[in-house]
Amino acid sequence: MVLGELGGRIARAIQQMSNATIVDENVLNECLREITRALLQADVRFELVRDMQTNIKNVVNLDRLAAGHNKRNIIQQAIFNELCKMLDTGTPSFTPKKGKTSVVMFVGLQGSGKTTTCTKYAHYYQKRGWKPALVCADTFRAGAFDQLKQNATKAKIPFYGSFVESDPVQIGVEGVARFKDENCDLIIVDTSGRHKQEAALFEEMRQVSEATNPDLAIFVMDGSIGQAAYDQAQAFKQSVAVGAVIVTKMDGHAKGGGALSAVAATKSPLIFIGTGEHVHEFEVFNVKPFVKRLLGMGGLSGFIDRIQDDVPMDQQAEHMQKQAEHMQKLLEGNFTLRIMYEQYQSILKMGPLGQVLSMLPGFSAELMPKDQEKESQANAELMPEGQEKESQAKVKRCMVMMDSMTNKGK
Ligand SMILES: Nc1nc2c(ncn2[C@@H]2O[C@H](COP(=O)(O)OP(=O)(O)OP(=O)(O)O)[C@@H](O)[C@H]2O)c(=O)[nH]1
Repeated sequence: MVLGELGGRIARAIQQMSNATIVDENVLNECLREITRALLQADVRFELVRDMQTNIKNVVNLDRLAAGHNKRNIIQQAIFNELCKMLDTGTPSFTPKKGKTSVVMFVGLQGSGKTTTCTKYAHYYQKRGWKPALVCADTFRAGAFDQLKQNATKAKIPFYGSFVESDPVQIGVEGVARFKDENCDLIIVDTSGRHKQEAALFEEMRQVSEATNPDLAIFVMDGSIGQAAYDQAQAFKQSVAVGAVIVTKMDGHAKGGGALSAVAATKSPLIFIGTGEHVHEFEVFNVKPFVKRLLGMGGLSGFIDRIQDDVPMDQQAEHMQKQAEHMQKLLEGNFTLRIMYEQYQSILKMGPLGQVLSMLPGFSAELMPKDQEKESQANAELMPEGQEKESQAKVKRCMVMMDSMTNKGK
């Protein structure tokens, strides 16, 4: 189940509850049951879902709500708050300061998207006036050096790495020292991918961290990894001081549950999400707007961020001025074909239309073109039959446990 589908199911459960003539215990339970099922099928850990259900039931006490209270709104708000709580650790991440050198180290499993994300992260800050630099301390994967060098060159970001040196600690130390001398204010160290069973590689990561002394270690996680996310994230956290999480491949078939689990395991905030292979397919993560978008109640912050990314800094003021003029003309009833053409062109520059639209209020996964929807269904059907049955059985077992808890509470 992809993330949009999870949001759609939760939104539908809330809608059904809202449509009920009378909102009573049965209607509330049915709504929570559907949300529980959707979250479990999206690979969210049982413990997190159980706590969420308990918290909502504690907040929404239908018997004690005086007449006149809008029960629907209270339930909706409680669900929204709990979804936010799952993604919000309450601890802000370290944020680099412009003009003051910060070292940020990227860690994660093989293929999670570290190298791609390092460049996206550097590009994001470069667009906002920072002077970033990239260090390739991944000596394990043969292509990592070329990949990061190519990405860095394309984005015009200074790069340090070595074809011949095999010690990532030495490369890390040299790269950080070089860019400190060059007054770069954001030095990003890419490391090799590793798995928690690979003790030697974990030790190597710890040494790179000790030697480069990063201000922030970011755990990069593939959004489609599912239940395994929790244990892996925890293992990384135990070896280096992970201070933030970036979840990649949220454009693909990410179920979303893994993201929630990584946040819970590292107790570190999710700061960005990767939404594609290209450098601009990267979004700042803000809990409330994200949950709103998930539920089809989009906000404008991601949209505005995207404008900042796609319009060069020196042209942003002019761009805003032009937008204001267009808006004025629209209000005066002078909206011409030329204005419409210019607006359309500027939206297209921001990437695929579906992605841009999904940032706007009122856009829901339900509006996704049918062929994309079919593609996501087709991919779900590609899951081996054995695995699918096993996953359904797991959800069923969790649902039975959850039901028995609900009945006990009655
Ligand atoms: N669709 C999509 N693909 C992504 C995203 N981020 C990374 N990728 C792709 O994922 C693959 C692996 O990315 P890398 O950046 O090489 O991963 P890595 O973690 O550095 O890999 P190792 O160094 O082997 O551990 C590449 O094909 C990337 O293009 C994303 O947000 N969306």
